Amino acid sequence: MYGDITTSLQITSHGEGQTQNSLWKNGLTGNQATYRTSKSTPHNTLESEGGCPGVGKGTYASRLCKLLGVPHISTGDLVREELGSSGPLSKQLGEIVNQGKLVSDEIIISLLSKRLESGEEKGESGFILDGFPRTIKQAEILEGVTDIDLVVNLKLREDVLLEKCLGRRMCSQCGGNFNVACINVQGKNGDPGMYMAPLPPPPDCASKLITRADDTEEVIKERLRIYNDMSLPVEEFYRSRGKLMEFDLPGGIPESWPKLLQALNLDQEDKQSAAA
Ligand SMILES: Nc1ncnc2c1ncn2[C@@H]1O[C@H](COP(=O)(O)OP(=O)(O)O)[C@@H](O)[C@H]1O
Repeated sequence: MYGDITTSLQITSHGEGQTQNSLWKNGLTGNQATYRTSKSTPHNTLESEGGCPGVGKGTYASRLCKLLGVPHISTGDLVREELGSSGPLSKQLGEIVNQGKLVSDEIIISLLSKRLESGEEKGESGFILDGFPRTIKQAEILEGVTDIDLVVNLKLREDVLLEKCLGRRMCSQCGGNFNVACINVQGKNGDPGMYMAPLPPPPDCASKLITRADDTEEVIKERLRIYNDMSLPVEEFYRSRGKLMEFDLPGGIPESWPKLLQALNLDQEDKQSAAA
């Protein structure tokens, strides 16, 4: 999704325990067409990276943010930050996340609102959302506050997703993300094979690696089940609006990144500055 936006969004409860969307716009500035034509690439402000757990949306979102000069806002990171704090939501969130369930729309919107507001105060004028929206309700709320230009749906086969999630590691000190899995799937029944090299940590991080508590086989399978249940309809939501870009990852970062840039119509000059 792109656009020149400074927006807040919120869900509040109204009457008889009914939850309704209550949105407020806070200084929506400019418009995306103006902003887009003022830059050389068509995709430079707002975009959403979606896809199953473990697909690599965080990795690609982070690279695209660097390339486009916009902040990377991952709702999974916002949830983990809240979990690591001693805030009132921390215990409740821990139970939900560790069972592979989705956090409620109310909580996730509230965390995202806070992040967007602080970005707005700092003068941010765009972002890439990673892992949001994940339910139709979230998509509707977002649609109420901004025009979505593009949703990128990254896709990988399910057996590879599971292996990748099981191989994920994070540095407990710097927060860097790595992967110890070496994916080497043989092609069969007309499906191509796939090789994805591990993403090893630098020596400084190697002894500080931790595994996310929700990256166990049982919880990953539950997250994939919930994705199919709750998040697949979001694909259709954007497909029907002509805003969904499907992208089948052909392999690891070396094969996938240039093809993703090509699909997004980002030019060579951009690619070189991202690689620098
Ligand atoms: N948009 C969202 N709606 C509801 N829950 C979310 C959302 N984004 C993140 N979460 C919660 O945070 C967890 C971790 O998210 P994320 O890091 O994006 O994981 P994954 O690797 O499974 O895609 C999710 O399993 C879910 O519990």
